[in-house]
Amino acid sequence: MDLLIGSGLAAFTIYAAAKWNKSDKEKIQHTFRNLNYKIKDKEPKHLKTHRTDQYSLYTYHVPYGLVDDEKLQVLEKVLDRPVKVSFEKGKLHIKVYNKKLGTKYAYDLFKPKGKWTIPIGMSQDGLVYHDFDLIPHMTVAGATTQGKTQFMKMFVTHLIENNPEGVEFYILDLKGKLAFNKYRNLKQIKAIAGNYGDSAITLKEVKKSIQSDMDYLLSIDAENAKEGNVKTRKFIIVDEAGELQTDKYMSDADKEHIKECHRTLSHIARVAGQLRYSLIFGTQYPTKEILDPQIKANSLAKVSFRLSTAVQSGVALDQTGAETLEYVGRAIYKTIDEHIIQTPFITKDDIWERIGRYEDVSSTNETANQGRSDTFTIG
Ligand SMILES: Nc1ncnc2c1ncn2[C@@H]1O[C@H](COP(=O)(O)OP(=O)(O)OP(=O)(O)O)[C@@H](O)[C@H]1O
Repeated sequence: MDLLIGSGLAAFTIYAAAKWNKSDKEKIQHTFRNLNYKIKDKEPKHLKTHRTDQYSLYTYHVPYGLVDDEKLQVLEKVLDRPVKVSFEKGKLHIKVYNKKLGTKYAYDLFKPKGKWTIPIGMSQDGLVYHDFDLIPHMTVAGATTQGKTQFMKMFVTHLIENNPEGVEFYILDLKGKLAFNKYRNLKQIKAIAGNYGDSAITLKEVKKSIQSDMDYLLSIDAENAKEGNVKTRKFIIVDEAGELQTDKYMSDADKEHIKECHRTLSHIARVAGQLRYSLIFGTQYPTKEILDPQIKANSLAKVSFRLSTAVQSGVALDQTGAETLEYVGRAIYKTIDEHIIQTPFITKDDIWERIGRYEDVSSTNETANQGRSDTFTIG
């Protein structure tokens, strides 16, 4: 009943404020009153307003015991603009942005920044980047067609373009190799596996390489890849981890391959970040079974595009919100901080203009790959 009255009041507040020709400051104060956001008769008191080209920041004194509250999220609808509510140093801050975040930002807006840094997207507060040297592993969730694969292609392109001699990719493209097939002849792509057997072989090679890097670092008394001056970073990308599930119709061999894949992916997440290996774990079905707890615990960067339910959002991000994202390419990027972003948009043509020159024409498919000494053969 309380909930019904609460939601009725919130709806009324939004309706009344939309009809009402008052300043944002007045609308906020009335919203406090209508939502009963106060202690006894003490309401938050406006302290100051700071305006920039992008936003107005309203700061309030609040009575002791009152902190930011989820119900203040209605302000976004009341003011019909993006709003960020925070509570810092005993004060309530309400940031009202002048404009809504756009639905498309071209990739070339994002200038390169360092070898292992990729653009993540445009937020209300400007460009957001991710540095794999600071946080090596990332999970990427999102329902189909919400922009997950194009995001992965964008950052593969960025890393190749900006560090062509130092980056390597090992891709488990478990939707039948369709998404990354065109990338197979790029010299930085060391393997693309499209089935369970190939995936297990690919990961076995990665595991061997981790062991040999560890042995090397031990031999020179270095604690990590940075100290040991290791120049290469290896990215292991799983596009559709949901496919790495066993079922009763599978052959025993496939079941064993899948188990092996899980063991190695978990190993990479636990031990290889400091050795300059990055696991990018993508799925459209973030459930507890698919998002392995070890991988989740070690992936301190989480990106989520729109998901079907709040429960999935909880698994992907440890919070709700991904289920309400409204646009393709819109995502929540969460590390210690959290940003709502529009991921960079890049066309296929642009991708190939930027990295097509790295195609090794002598190897046009896996068979031809056998001739490449730096690539192990799968399939
Ligand atoms: N950052 C973006 N900004 C604007 N539009 C985008 C963006 N990313 C993707 N799109 C649009 O959405 C379409 C679907 O994107 P994409 O193929 O990456 O979806 P997906 O979530 O990876 O799907 P799947 O999981 O099935 O592979 C693209 O063809 C493109 O038109």
